[in-house]
Amino acid sequence: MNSATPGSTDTTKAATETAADADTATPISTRPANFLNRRLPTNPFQVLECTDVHVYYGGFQAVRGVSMPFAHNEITALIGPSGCGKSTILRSLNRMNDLVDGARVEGQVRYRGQDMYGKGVDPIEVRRRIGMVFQKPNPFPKSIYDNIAYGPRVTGMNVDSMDELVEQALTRAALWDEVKDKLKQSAYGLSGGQQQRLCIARTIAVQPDVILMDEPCASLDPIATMRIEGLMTELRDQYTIIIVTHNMQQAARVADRTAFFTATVDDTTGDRTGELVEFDLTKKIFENPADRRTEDYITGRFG
Ligand SMILES: Nc1ncnc2c1ncn2[C@@H]1O[C@H](COP(=O)(O)OP(=O)(O)OP(=O)(O)O)[C@@H](O)[C@H]1O
Repeated sequence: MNSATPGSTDTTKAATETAADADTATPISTRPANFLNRRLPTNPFQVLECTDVHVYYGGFQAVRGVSMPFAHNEITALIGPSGCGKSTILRSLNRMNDLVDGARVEGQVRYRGQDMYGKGVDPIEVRRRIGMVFQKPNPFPKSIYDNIAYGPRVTGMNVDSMDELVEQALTRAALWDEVKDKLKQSAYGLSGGQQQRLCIARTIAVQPDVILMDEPCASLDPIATMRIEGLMTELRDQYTIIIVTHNMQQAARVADRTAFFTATVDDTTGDRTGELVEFDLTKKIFENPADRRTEDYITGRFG
């Protein structure tokens, strides 16, 4: 693999060049449009790619043999029944599993062509480039302003005007108008939906490339959920978004492509191990899935 860490000048240059070559990259699948008739490039650039990824927690195999790409400027949804390894795979996409005791990832995860788990790769830089928004909004016990400014400060980002950066991040997360007059107040004073948009703004503030979202609307009411979904579709133009959701309607509403996972019992170990059943355009997954298990899940016959 390239010896440069993500974030080094070489890698950034390579990334830019690779992105410019997006139209010549390997196609994920041929498709003229998505479920919502959004026009998409025929040959999307694959920002991330899993190849035969297996994840273990100690001796327990949580996920087996996942291979799939994640396209640039698209939303990819990971769906499937509880315990099939959606969050585990999501966390392997920015080395968040490194923080879990006993967790081990085998196989390859490539980010812009580079082995993310390769020697010399800095996991902190990986997580800056590939940010994560969690199920429960988790603002820091700080002011709204400091929640946004924290990441750029600790990562030593070269910032001309922190005030401008804070405003931009909050604007992109569709929160600025609601908080601009109370930036110095505690983030805990915001509603759950506002807190989640603050967490998205906080993620954006360190200028990521990819945003991972682990059931970001699970603790929100329907109105806050609609705002976050609207926000996702706006952010897609600038970022690559990967979302884990239990809500199939949500996947159908926002995702360009969808991956369906399930868990099967290993006859030898007795473990319930997650695996990827099918990955395709969201429209295809919902209207004409190739695998019976996908169809059963989509139609509510199982899971
Ligand atoms: N930190 C951990 N330590 C040990 N086992 C874990 C850990 N996290 C997840 N697991 C196990 O790995 C398997 C996959 O869990 P994971 O949370 O990835 O599934 P999921 O599909 O996201 O589930 P859900 O939809 O319920 O959130 C489960 O059997 C779970 O118990």
